[in-house]
Amino acid sequence: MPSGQILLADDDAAIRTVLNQALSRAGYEVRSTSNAATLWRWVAQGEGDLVITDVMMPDENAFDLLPRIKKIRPELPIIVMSAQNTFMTAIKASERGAYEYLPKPFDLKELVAVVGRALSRPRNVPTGANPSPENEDIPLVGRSHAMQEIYRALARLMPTDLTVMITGESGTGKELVAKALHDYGKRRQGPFVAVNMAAIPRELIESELFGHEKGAFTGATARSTGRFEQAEGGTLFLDEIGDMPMEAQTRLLRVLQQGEYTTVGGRVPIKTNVRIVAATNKDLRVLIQQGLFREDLYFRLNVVPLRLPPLRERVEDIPDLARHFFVLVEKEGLARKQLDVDAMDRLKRYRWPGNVRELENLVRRLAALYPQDTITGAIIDAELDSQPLLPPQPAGRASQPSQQNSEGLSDAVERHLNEYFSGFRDTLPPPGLYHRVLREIEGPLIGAALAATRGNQIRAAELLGVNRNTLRKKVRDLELMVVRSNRT
Ligand SMILES: Nc1ncnc2c1ncn2[C@@H]1O[C@H](COP(=O)(O)OP(=O)(O)OP(=O)(O)O)[C@@H](O)[C@H]1O
Repeated sequence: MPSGQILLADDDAAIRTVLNQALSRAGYEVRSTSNAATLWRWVAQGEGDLVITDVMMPDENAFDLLPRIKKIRPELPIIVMSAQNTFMTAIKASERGAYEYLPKPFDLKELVAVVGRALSRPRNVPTGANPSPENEDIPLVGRSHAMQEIYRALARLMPTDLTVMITGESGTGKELVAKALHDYGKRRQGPFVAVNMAAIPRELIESELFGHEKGAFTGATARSTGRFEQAEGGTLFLDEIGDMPMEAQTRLLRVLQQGEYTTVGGRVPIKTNVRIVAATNKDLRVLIQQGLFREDLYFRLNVVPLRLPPLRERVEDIPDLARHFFVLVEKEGLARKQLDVDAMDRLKRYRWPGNVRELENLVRRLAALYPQDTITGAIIDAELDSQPLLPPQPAGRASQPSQQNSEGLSDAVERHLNEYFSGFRDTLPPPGLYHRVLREIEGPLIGAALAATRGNQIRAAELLGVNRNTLRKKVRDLELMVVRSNRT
């Protein structure tokens, strides 16, 4: 049975109750509080082996508290939970030294697993904080489950120099993710150099990457530096890596193995200090079978695979992305537009073969070509006329479930209940279970509905199918905190 004392801070009473029970069942001792001041007092008194904290607390934002905790107790692992769920939340959590970031709502089983991992890691390894970058642009938009997973992976990768392989259809944001890895990673002071293998004539790729000596081939009238040299101390992004010719692959493999290379026509080995991020929209395993890609190179590059899902698998990101692109085009001098409900429905049912890039281009076209402020479904139909739309989604279901969250709600509930019962081993839980379970699920369910509707109680009541006054009363009784966001 695992052991250890956990300090839990969240101003949401329902969340405290649920986490308290799950962690106690897993064998931990839990102390919980609704505010940052108490958490800080406990930490300063030397209590607790691990901290779990929400970001937004009534008296202080946990991101301000984290550096102070890290200063006095650098080895204390901190798990941060947040309902904000943006790329910057994940990055900030990582920069301020959090051990792990969990976007709300999360699976209790996952939380218990993360706690177990945090407590079993070697004690003398501080989970050091990174200085915050100056640049606070939010380059990645989207709060779907699939993007949350990407943000968490990126946050974990920030303090490392690991080679990353990004896969995904064209236009899913592979280059943007590579850039985010660089901009928020430890090489951000160095250069970011992107090379697209498909855009360079095959016979010139080796010289482009590694440089060439004067006279190395016909037309090489002077020595030329390669992309490796230009990316020294920074990140080299190798886009469309599946299009790299075999000879260049062999040279690249040598660099990855030995940390040095020679220019085309050169003899002297040049040491290199470059972080490689590669991307492809092809299935490299198929290319390996066809003899077009070296398997040993694949394994060297695929140290951390990141898969960017196509836009049709995360249609709930479309409203945020569309808004983001309208803001961008406004900065370019084009008019910002609204999309009416019908237009949004069409966008969500479109297949998006060109993914986010296609959406960006559509927004630019809409902003440039249509004088009206509100874009209707008919306009979208006219713009997207060549592609059939997907069938409408049943009400209340924003998107096709992605692979990761395809588990049905009843399966998840059943799993939790089984866990709950098995926690009692040979005995039974205390009587009154029916009402207790319904009470326990009420808080998180209402909390999730409010989070999904960004604190809009009217929409949350509709989503839940309850009367607005009933919802208001429940929010009061359960002491739920409603955070309203203007972005709807
Ligand atoms: N999550 C996102 N948030 C905001 N903008 C995005 C996002 N994903 C992609 N974009 C934008 O969409 C466009 C295409 O993205 P990007 O070039 O990174 O895709 P890609 O997968 O590298 O495409 P390709 O495989 O064709 O090279 C870019 O303008 C990028 O800024």
